[in-house]
Amino acid sequence: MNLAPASTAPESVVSGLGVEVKGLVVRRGARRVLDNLSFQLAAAELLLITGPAGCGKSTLLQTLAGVLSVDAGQILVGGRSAAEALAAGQVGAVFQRDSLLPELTVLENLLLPLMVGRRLSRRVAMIRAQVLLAQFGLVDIMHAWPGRLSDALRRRALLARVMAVQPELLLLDDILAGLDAAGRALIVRILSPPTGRVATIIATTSRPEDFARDAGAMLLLPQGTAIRYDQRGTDNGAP
Ligand SMILES: Nc1ncnc2c1ncn2[C@@H]1O[C@H](COP(=O)(O)OP(=O)(O)OP(=O)(O)O)[C@@H](O)[C@H]1O
Repeated sequence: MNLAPASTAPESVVSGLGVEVKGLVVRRGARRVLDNLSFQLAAAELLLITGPAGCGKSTLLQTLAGVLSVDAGQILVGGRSAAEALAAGQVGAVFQRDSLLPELTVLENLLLPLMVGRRLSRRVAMIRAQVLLAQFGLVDIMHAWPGRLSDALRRRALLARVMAVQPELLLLDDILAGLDAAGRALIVRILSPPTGRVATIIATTSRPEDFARDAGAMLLLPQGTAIRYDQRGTDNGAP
């Protein structure tokens, strides 16, 4: 197995994309789930989206990912539409029902997006996968089948898989759900490394307190309305 250091791999410098949402309206069935929502996010910032079940957190992430169309308003990701950013490979997402491929080991789950998605050779993909396994503390379980891992380890491996392709905007739907305190703390540390974040992150959570120290901004989506709060909890204005 090739254990060459990460510096031998061709790495592009990524620092995240700014996101701008203006007057966003998204209906699901008869309901206007997102109702004239506007916010801005700087590159490499972490935005937390929170609110009660059914308020539209996943809807917002799916819309930002470019997989759900908008009924009104505009989303700009690094100056492009959400769908263009997705097509350009700049957006990575982990949704609530996403899972590792059960018939592949953790290592193979990381190699797949690098070789198929990014078209890297197996040798280069292996180098990058080794770096990720070390960063995410997964070296000891790289040959394990996902079904044999704890939820916390599976979430870590899911994050490693999506971050393998170096998305500049990372969308995480309830990534801390079902984890114990140690698992949550670990994932928060991975998302806010001391060396600085290399992607813009928008994460939904029902436990904002786990992230709050690291979040640049928090967006509260009460039922039927959208209000932006900044870091200090100040109301920046309802639509
Ligand atoms: N495919 C769909 N078709 C119609 N309505 C939907 C669909 N998906 C979600 N909804 C409705 O849209 C609203 C927002 O759902 P969404 O999943 O975005 O909320 P959420 O805040 O992420 O909830 P949770 O915290 O439970 O995941 C809910 O009323 C939900 O029932």
